[in-house]
Amino acid sequence: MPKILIIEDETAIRNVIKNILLDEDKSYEVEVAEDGEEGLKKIKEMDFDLVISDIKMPKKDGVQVLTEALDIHPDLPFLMISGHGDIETAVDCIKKGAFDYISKPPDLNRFLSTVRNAVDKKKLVTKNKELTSENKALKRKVAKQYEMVGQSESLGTIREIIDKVADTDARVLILGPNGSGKELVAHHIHEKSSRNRMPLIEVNCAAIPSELIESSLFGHVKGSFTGAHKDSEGKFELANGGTIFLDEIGDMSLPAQAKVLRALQEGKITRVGGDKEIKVDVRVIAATNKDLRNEIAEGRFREDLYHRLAVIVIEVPSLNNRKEDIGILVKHFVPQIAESSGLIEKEFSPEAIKVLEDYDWTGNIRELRNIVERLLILGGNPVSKEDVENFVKK
Ligand SMILES: Nc1ncnc2c1ncn2[C@@H]1O[C@H](COP(=O)(O)OP(=O)(O)OP(=O)(O)O)[C@@H](O)[C@H]1O
Repeated sequence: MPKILIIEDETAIRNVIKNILLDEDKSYEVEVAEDGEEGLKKIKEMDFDLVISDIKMPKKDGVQVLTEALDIHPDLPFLMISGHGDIETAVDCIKKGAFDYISKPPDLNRFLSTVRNAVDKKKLVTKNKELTSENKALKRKVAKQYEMVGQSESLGTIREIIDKVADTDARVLILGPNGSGKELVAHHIHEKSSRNRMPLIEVNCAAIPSELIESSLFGHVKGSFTGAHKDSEGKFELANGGTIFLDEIGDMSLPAQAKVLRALQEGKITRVGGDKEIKVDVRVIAATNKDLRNEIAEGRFREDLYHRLAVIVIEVPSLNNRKEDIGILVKHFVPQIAESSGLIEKEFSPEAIKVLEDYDWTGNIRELRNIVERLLILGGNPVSKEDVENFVKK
């Protein structure tokens, strides 16, 4: 319900404007003020979507009201009413931030359309602000989710490499066992790069059947195979300007590797069934838990592709090789899991942490996170050594 304030010292004009507005739209809620001082008081007390203000008025003139009001509500639209002789002042008001002005006597059509535009603009500005703050909150949440926690030396080295490579376009190959944090590293590289306004597109190469991988990566044109009902963009095109993360690259079939190699060599892709070459500007980060040297020796991975991908190699160590991070990781996961699963936060006793440090973490950090969740559900508060021994069977 748009709320409009009319500040006008002439009773007749004030009433005419009020009636015009109410006739135009029953949802308008109209307040009036007889002079600038009363108007400003109302602006301080209430939220308006539009102020329609005369310029020449007793006590405080329209210019003063505008200036003081915009100090408090910079987005509040002002529609100035100018009489003979103050057109220049009206123009000056626009420079000072007024939305528009109309001359007395107002032309009905122009007046109403200006009011509608001003109210719509206010709505858009408010919506935009809401979206911006929602977006910021979401970004904070996502950033929290992708926080990289740990004080081990190896993690320190990884952080240093990330800082050095992030803002280059160098391809990065991330190696490490399952659940050790390779995807997290890829996110950090993308987020710290100037490509971060564009998407990071993730492709799990192991999860896509080999007959679909080409169309998934490079797209297809309508009719190129059964089921291709319309033209479709592939992941490389979707990542244009941003980063593509080829996870589990060691599981990609040899024919698919050949196509990826061509895309990397030429910076161009062709959709399946198409003949047009499409230029793409994509930074490539790949990851695998496989020993690629061994895969090459066994003939399952192309050496030329390896060299294209492995400009920078980041090796993420297993959790067993950085057990000093376990306590910090547990502290980090407790509030995160409590919030997402609706559980209460619990402390872990130092003895409980000690037992966790003695375990063999074959599933790495992902496994630790699951165990923390299990202990938040099943353990006491604080989570004790016995809880760990009872609920974490190795
Ligand atoms: N240093 C860290 N700090 C906080 N959380 C981490 C850290 N490393 C990994 N994690 C978390 O552990 C889980 C597994 O990490 P991630 O998915 O990055 O591992 P991965 O090596 O890519 O696994 P996979 O090889 O199975 O794809 C995720 O929930 C991730 O957020």
